[in-house]
Amino acid sequence: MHPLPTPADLSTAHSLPAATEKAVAQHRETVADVLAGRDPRLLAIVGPCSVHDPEAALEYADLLAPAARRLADDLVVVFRAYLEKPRTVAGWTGLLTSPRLDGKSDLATGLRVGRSFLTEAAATGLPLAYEFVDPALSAYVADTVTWGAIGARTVASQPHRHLASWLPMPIGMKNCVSGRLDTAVAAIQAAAHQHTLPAVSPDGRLTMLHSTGNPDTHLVLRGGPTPNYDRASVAQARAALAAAGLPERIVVDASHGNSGKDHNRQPAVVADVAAQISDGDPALVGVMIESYLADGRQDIAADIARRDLSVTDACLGWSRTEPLLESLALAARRRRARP
Ligand SMILES: O=C[C@H](O)[C@H](O)COP(=O)(O)O
Ligand SMILES: C=C(OP(=O)(O)O)C(=O)O
Repeated sequence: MHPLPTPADLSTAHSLPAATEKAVAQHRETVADVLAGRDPRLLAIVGPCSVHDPEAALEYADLLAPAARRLADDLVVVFRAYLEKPRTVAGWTGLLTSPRLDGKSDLATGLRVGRSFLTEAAATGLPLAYEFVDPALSAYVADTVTWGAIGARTVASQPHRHLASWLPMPIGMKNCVSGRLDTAVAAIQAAAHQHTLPAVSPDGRLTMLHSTGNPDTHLVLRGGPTPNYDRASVAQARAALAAAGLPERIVVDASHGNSGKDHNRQPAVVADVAAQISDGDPALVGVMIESYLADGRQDIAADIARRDLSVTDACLGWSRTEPLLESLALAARRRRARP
């Protein structure tokens, strides 16, 4: 047994400045406004599949932030700052748990390095996206996060649904790896309810929480064995949400099952979704792109990895990402201009 620092220890050592805390609260409201249709812009959740080199990921954020400001009339750009990775079977589980990429777990270091990264990333002014993989670790990171995801491998899990009912930010529920939508639809319903759940308190004690239910959950279409970003799939997803009495709001993930994990296919997915948005589909509230400094991916070899290349799923390089953001901004503008 190795005792870990408490969430309070780490949020004291790596605190969010008051101005950043305020900005996170504002970003959460903005995203909720986009989801509710009160803000006509489009969410663009963009960034690496995983952060393995914090300095390099901050360099990426330094490219993304000016583009986000330039396109802010049409897009709400959110930076994927993912520090935990769910694995289909086994593999590197992310910076938070295994910060040295050496196959060994070192949560004490990972929590410190990860928290430090998140506070710096939040200070760039970009809203942060984060997948909550281990509910026990959420207390260390949640205050920095604007948009959360419950992933395709955990969306059926009751602890994750209950966590989502308590987290104070909009949460995207991904369809299952199998492509099924009903589990994500049930997750959205479950997270809207009040629950009692065990959680780690700031002082590190296991505590019972009473959640009020999260009104800002929504569906993320990430494909399965076949893609589900096309018009027919989006219509089917809208119908499933409507049949469950849920608001029709959908984020499309251009990566994962929608690109067959081939980053070169992400531009075609984005082009298709941009056309649907230009044609006025109001349910399409956002798009996710896996993007990093360089194009492609690498295996971690002998604990060494290129800093600018993804060590998990292949990403689109920055130079191929910026034009996609432009095209999404244009689509949002066209939708807004429709009578
Ligand atoms: O997003 C990244 C991966 O798709 C996810 O972590 C699963 O990866 P795996 O199937 O290689 O384990
Ligand atoms: C693991 C991810 O996605 P999914 O849950 O859709 O596989 C991810 O977005 O990093």
